Amino acid sequence: MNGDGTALPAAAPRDGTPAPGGSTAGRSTAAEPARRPAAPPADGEERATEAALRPKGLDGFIGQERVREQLDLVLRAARRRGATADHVLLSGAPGLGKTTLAMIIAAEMEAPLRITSGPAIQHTGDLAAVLASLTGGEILFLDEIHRMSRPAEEMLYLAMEDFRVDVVVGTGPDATAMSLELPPFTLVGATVRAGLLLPPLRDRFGFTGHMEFYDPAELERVVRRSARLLGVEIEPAGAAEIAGRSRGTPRIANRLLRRVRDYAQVTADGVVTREIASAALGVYEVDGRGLDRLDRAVLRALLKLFGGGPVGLATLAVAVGEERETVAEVAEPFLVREGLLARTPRGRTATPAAWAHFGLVPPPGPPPDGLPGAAPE
Ligand SMILES: Nc1ncnc2c1ncn2[C@@H]1O[C@H](COP(=O)(O)OP(=O)(O)OP(=O)(O)O)[C@@H](O)[C@H]1O
Repeated sequence: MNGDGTALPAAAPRDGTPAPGGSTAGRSTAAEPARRPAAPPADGEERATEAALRPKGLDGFIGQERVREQLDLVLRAARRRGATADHVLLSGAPGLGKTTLAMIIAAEMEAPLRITSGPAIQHTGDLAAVLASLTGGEILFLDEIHRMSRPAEEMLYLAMEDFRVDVVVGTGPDATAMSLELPPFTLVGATVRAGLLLPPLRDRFGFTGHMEFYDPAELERVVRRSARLLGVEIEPAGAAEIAGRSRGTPRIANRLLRRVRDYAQVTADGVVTREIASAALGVYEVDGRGLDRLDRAVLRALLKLFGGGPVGLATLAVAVGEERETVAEVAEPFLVREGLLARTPRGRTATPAAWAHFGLVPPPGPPPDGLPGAAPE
């Protein structure tokens, strides 16, 4: 029972991955919380391969030098003191390795790992159930922590700081407030941007690691490592070709590698050369810069239908037949990062690089508002 009278569901490890440390026996096969939709088959394959490809220790974790070095110090110091590590906040775009790092933290601390996510914690009871069942030293990974409900977030403050939760048992006149002592634990929170967290929560993390996009050389190492683990023969130029189209993201690099492997096995002798990688990614509509079909549709509409903009998000989304959120959250972040699209006060605008990417010439006249060289508003 809990403060808001809801049932107390248990946290479940994600994707059925056995928790490192080996001491979560009995938990690691529990089902995902019911609120999450079932993963489609392609996702299932991706999840299974992801689990197999995750580096198991900090040594095997490629790139993110600064976060790795700082985290290494935090963990080694905690181990030396024989204490649990400080709470850790990891921020960065999807697929950069936050879950992997949480698993590594558990492995390095030889502690069990519990995985849950903000969207699964909508009632204080959801969180109380998770916290009350933690064992001493356990690592609690809370993915998408910014999506927890506000009351749950407030409950978390107390748990992080004083290792205590206040719960209400019963309802109506029989309700009794109880304070539950918690064993010391380490919270590892993950979010796309630390700025999405309110300061009281952000300040309770002893260490914040910001994950950057990977450079092509690091992604090439990721691809070569994954190819080795998957038993795929790959030439260095083939790995470089995949890395260059992976949008700075290991998850995408691994996904493209699997598609290129399929192509190499079906159309050739299975060896991934530069030519095979390039031809395969052409089939899957991933261009030399990593733009996919949606990215290109957005840019093409912007250039060809709206003369490069500015145009509002809603109009642009209708033009490509997608939801506004899909355009804004899936396509635009990469296009902005690549310097192909600008979000200006008057709407979305194509940059000169976008015109050049399609071999088109921008219309004469000054650049639109918001781009370098534009007249001040
Ligand atoms: N530094 C790395 N070295 C090697 N592989 C990596 C690295 N970072 C991530 N990966 C691989 O990329 C995939 C995605 O990583 P992970 O699930 O940890 O990302 P994430 O940041 O938690 O994403 P999300 O926020 O979407 O859950 C995994 O298969 C993992 O093995």
